[in-house]
Amino acid sequence: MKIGVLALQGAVAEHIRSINQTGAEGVPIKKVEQLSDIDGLIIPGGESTTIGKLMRKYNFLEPIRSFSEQGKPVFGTCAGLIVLAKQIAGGEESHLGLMDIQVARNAFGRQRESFETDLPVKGIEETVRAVFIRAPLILTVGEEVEVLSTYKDEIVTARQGHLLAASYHPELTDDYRLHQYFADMIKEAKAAVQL
Ligand SMILES: NC(=O)CC[C@H](N)C(=O)O
Repeated sequence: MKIGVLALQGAVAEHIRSINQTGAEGVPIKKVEQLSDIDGLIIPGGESTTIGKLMRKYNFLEPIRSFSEQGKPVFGTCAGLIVLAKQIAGGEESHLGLMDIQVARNAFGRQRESFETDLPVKGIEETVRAVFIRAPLILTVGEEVEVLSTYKDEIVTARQGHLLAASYHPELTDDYRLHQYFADMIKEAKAAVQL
């Protein structure tokens, strides 16, 4: 199984390392053509405006939308979650607009710009080590979205079918169980296509 990491800007190498821990192969995605070689895609953390600009410049928006339309899983972490969202609070233009969530950027305030915590995530045994860096929050979710975890009553992990989003950086720790969860989503998606 090959899992791509969109390699325009942000924490790419760390995601590749975590993917490789699951037994899948992590592939940095720099060109649109590479999308046809992978089974799932991670959009990493970084700066969502920069990632969005580069996605437009290199014409990634439509190809990733059609990748997702084929039922192939997409996972956005931190800035990647913002890139996936249908709505960004404050009226900023959305990017991929795939996932039915409304997000707020840099939502944890100055004093809490970055912090780590042990987070319970539905579907994963024991807590997941989560690193938050100028993290976004999910303000509202659509009917088809399942909330997988909250931190202080705010939504920080969510899933909509084959789409997964996390406010934090799961790739900056040795804990690769969220990557394993995503790899399992890909296995399910592949099995469904073969039926
Ligand atoms: N660590 C991150 O990915 C930060 C996200 C960034 N603050 C943004 O709004 O895009």
